[in-house]
Amino acid sequence: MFAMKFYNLALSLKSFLRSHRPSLKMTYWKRCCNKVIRSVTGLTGQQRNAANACLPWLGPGDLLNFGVGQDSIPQKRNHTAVVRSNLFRIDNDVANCRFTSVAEKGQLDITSRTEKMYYSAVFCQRMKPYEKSFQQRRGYLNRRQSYFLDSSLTRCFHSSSKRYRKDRKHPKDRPEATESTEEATDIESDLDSDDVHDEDEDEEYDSELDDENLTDELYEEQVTLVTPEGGHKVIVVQPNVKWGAKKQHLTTGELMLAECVALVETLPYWKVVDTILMSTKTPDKKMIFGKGNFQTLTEKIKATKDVTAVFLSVEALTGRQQKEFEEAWGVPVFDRYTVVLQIFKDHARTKEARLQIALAEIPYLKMRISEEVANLDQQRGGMRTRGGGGETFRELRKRVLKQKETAIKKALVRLKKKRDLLRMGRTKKEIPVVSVVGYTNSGKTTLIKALTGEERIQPQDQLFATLDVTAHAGQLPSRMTALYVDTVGFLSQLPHHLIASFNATLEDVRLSDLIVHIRDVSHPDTLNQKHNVLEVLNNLQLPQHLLDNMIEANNKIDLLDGESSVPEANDDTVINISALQGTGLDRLRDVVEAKLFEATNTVKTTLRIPMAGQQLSQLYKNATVQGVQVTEDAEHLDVDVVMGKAAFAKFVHAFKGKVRQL
Ligand SMILES: Nc1nc2c(ncn2[C@@H]2O[C@H](COP(=O)(O)OP(=O)(O)OP(=O)(O)O)[C@@H](O)[C@H]2O)c(=O)[nH]1
Ligand SMILES: [Mg+2]
Repeated sequence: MFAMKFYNLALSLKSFLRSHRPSLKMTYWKRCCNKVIRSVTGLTGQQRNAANACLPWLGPGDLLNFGVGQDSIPQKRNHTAVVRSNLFRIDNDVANCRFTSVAEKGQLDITSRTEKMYYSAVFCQRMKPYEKSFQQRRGYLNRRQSYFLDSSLTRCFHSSSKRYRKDRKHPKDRPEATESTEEATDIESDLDSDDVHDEDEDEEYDSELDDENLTDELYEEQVTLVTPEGGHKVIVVQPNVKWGAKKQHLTTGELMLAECVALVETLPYWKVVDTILMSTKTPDKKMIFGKGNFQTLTEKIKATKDVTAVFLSVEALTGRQQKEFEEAWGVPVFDRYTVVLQIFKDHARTKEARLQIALAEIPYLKMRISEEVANLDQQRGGMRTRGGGGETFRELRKRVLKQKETAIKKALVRLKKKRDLLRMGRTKKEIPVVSVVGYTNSGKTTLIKALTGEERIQPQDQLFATLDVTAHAGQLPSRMTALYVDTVGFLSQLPHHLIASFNATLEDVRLSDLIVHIRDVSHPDTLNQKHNVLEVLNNLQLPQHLLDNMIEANNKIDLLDGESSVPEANDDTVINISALQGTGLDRLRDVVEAKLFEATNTVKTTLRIPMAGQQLSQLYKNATVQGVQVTEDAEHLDVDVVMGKAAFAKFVHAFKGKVRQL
């Protein structure tokens, strides 16, 4: 009787807590859970990682199951009888976050004697611990483990947050009395309906994409570089290929090293304590350097005081490579991909940029997954070994990543639709679009600020200051308006998919009428930078006419000493400018306008029309009228106009004999 009362009380409490789930931002929620996981003593590193990996799917009231692999448990006397499942419930009381063990009598206490055990997997479930007997639960999990995991992890993007939100939205529609039955059928309906109602879910899910929380969930940080208190003190290692096919001809090891230093220093609280340029003939081999050089490198790193990390300047390390380097050097090792991704994360402001970054992480995570969880798979879950079957943890994580990828892409498509609408609006109004592209820190934002006079734009002496593609209106010499699009800068030696994930925003470049490639000609590595930008632009599959018409703006000429170092310019495609000081901008505007006219089939001309008649009103309707003068005979008007070629031809045809082009 007492137990029954207690049980009902617990249920109402639970339902109350659920319906009042704090509207936490995911990051805060994760931080709290992280705290909890750290506070559970006796967890192995692997187990902690696995628990962390599951955080996005956990909510108050959920159970965390540390499945124990029986076959991997050391066969010690008191370990053999271990019950294979340890359930932990996450408390709703986030402020005093802790996991409450709901382990039943006879189960091993996870906090005390589990150090030697290996945990194969962690997953959350929505199962009431006291509703069914332990045996039943276990049987249930065995039978449908894979499906169960499937449905519970699918919620990561579909129902987890949605369900909670639903609960919050309609607390009254869900009488507490029915909570228990509803809960009991919850899993069943999850299992049975997830597939059937996929489309419904998608629709519902779609409608939620604007939700800030969901963006947070999709953006949840996965490749995070934890900065220790007081910041990272980094040694930068640049492999230097001096001979062979891999040698970079347009740059030098020293210049590449300097760029790495700039990258590291872009991150707040990161400092470079030493730089090492190390020769290698085999940059593609597993250990990147030859044995002797590797040994020297290791000695140097170990001899440097207070080092907390090494930045090894290669595109991307495999998990195994990273592990081996870390073991040899005793500190975390980062590659270009991770460092740039971290900079992106620090600088991204808009939802779209954040989603794109989350998308950029996925291939990297996929690459790492096999190695990371191979061990967990080997140890296998206890339930699995007792006939549960189903997928391995690796497969599971892969699938979850795939689902996440799809969800992000969907979210991006929705954002792209909005972008398309804006673009259509611009096209309707016939506003020409000029994309400003270039290597990072070359002065794109400064140029746009100078051309548009927009005060809000803030250029910064920083790599990847701009991550959100924005458009700004500026006037051309003919007083026509053009939109200048500020874009994400390029960088050499970045994995393709990192740039590709910005494809949605680079779409604006693809669909623009003209590209201005801005170069920092004061930079010692300017040639290599140009080469890189052109290579990426070529890979973006831009229409040929855009590439042919591209204007090259040699920026920062004010920093060059002496006339002789100023690069050669021509009137048509290469223009020397200083965006900061305004030098050469009038010329640039003229060329931009001429090219835009060409690209958009526009004519700029003067027409003589009769003073009396509808011609002037027609011109105001169909063209940009720039000036009107009365002729000497006081019977005609000379009108300066800018208009589309088609509209021009139509106008001339309609008023044949009455208008004359001067
Ligand atoms: N001396 C000089 N400095 C310039 C010129 N143009 C830009 N800069 C400086 O270069 C730095 C980078 O300028 P940004 O306009 O932010 O460069 P960006 O290409 O937009 O850089 P990201 O957005 O980070 O890729 C800033 O400190 C600018 O003040 C120039 O013509 N002369
Ligand atoms: Mg910028």
